[in-house]
Amino acid sequence: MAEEKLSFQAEVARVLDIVVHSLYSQKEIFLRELISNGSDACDKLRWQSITEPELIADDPEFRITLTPNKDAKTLTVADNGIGMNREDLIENLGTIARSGTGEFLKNLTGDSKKDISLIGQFGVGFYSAFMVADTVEVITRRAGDAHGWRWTSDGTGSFTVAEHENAPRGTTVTLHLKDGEEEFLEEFRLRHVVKTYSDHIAIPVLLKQGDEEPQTLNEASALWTRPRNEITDEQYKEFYHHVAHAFDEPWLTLHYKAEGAIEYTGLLYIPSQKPFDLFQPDRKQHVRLYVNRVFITDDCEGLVPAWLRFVRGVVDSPDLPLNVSREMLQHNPMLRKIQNGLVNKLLGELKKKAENEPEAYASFWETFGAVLKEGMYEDHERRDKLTDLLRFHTTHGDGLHSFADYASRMKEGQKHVYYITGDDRDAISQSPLLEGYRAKGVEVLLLTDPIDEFWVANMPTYKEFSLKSVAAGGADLKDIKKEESEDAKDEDQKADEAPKEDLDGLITVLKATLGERVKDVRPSDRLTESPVCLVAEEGDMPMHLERLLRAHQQKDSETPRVLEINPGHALIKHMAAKAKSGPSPELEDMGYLLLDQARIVEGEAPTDPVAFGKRLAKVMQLGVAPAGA
Ligand SMILES: Nc1ncnc2c1ncn2[C@@H]1O[C@H](COP(=O)(O)OP(=O)(O)OP(=O)(O)O)[C@@H](O)[C@H]1O
Repeated sequence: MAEEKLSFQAEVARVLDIVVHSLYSQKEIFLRELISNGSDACDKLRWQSITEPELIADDPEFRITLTPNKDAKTLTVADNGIGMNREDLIENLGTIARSGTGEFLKNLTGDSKKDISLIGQFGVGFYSAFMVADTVEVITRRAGDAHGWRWTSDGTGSFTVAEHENAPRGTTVTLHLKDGEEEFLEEFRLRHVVKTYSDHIAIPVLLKQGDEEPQTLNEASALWTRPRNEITDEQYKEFYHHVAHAFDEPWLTLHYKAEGAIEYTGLLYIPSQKPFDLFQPDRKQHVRLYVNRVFITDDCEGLVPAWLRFVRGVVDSPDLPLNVSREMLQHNPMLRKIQNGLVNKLLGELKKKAENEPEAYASFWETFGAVLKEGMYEDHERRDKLTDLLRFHTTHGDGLHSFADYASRMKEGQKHVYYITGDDRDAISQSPLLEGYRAKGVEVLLLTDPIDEFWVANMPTYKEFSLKSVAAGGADLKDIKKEESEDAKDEDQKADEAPKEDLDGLITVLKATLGERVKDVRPSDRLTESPVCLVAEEGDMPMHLERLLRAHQQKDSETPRVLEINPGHALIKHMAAKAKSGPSPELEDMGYLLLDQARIVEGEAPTDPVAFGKRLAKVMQLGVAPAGA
């Protein structure tokens, strides 16, 4: 087949450009990326060869070979792994099929410092070769295929693909080094880079120079199989970078061997930075599964639950069958046991961190708390353990607080754990809905992750206290005891409220005016400063949840809410006095404005923005008009 010239997908061209320009200070990572790809390719073939041994019969020893050629100024990275056919080549080295790429690109700022950390989360892979090479050639043959393929590109928008005679099994990547990158032809440099980044991948990395016998550069000992006391922090970190395709420091490294009903070794990491695809809808887990050092899959659904999908690393068990399909594996009861063990171990470690190193735990929480909370909704069995790990921002000052902290500060007579939900912490912490709670010194949890609406609805109680939204039903503040001095104030306030009959009159007018736009109008005991607020009737969908669903086009109608009015507010008192003479156009305008004001504070638009504008102008005009005008 003649050589074809194809264009990179637009996203690839952008990633290439960014990688080449912003990662240059760490350019040697290209070698780690290519070695990692070679190692993955060997892992894949090793697994496939269990059922199809003929695939590797002619060359059973997996390896990655680096060949520098000073005359040609090329560095070759060759593996004898699974290889690629024509479709694989075009798909893998011409597009970026990973979900979330578009999102990732949108987040890039053009400021290379910030972008480096984002790229680190994204994983640059193969394209990093263009940092040091002006042309890259890939010769590859898929195990079992008769024909090989040649791919070339200078990394500027297009690549070529052509059939290639006599390609060896696996993939050979030849980098035509740019001027000034000759250091990557030197033995000491290659040795150093391999030692630093790829010492403990399970496949040997060889250096082949001229006619000399190849030398092995790495330990090639599958790090997780070695005793913990023989492994340094640096080695753990290097291995994390390899398995996670990450650049950050691991926040937690957990290496242990489980023995008993099922035997397995886990080398697990929690990153310190959010991986770029953390909130992709597929919620894929990323721990790699090995059976006796044979890589099985990095996409094993039942291994780690979705709410721990930020965990990276390796699990290796001799107790799992080698020769089953990945799909069958997912239903294997042993796998379920491993999952149980992993989850318990991870939760145990998180608990220790939370108790002994609260500051470090807080940084974990800010990064992954929103994901861990999904477990509160999905894993009922573990809800109690997870409950102790939850942290919140609350109205009780800065920092993060646990349920136990909250409980220790509850007021006499308080029967609920109160919370408010919304998108933005600053906005909800100023919500009028909190006024009455603040006045009585009652703490309220400020919940701003979308998942919060779901788990709180699923968690009826913390100890004997039920969870209650401050935006739903009555405020239940009457039973909570105030500080002594506050009691007197309370009495004063009562005396200062609109008389009951006047208030009833106003409520009648407001109900008649607003009709079905509201579910009810009633006096509030939760407001101290604002004239009005909206709350959900007990049992109705929470207002913030409804907004979330509407934003995702999962709901189109709006549930009418209860308008609460503050009998102690001057505006309400004047309106109540005016209502004694029955309905009037001014009172009706004000009624609409009150509802719209409450909606705006909630983050909603006025019911009818044009009418809102007109009414507001009219009322403002009254305020500035000379007396008698
Ligand atoms: N040496 C190789 N042998 C076989 N397939 C390869 C090889 N190198 C790359 N590939 C294929 O190309 C794909 C893209 O590689 P690339 O390194 O860009 O990303 P990745 O390894 O999937 O992820 P990451 O960006 O996290 O490294 C790989 O997923 C793999 O399918």
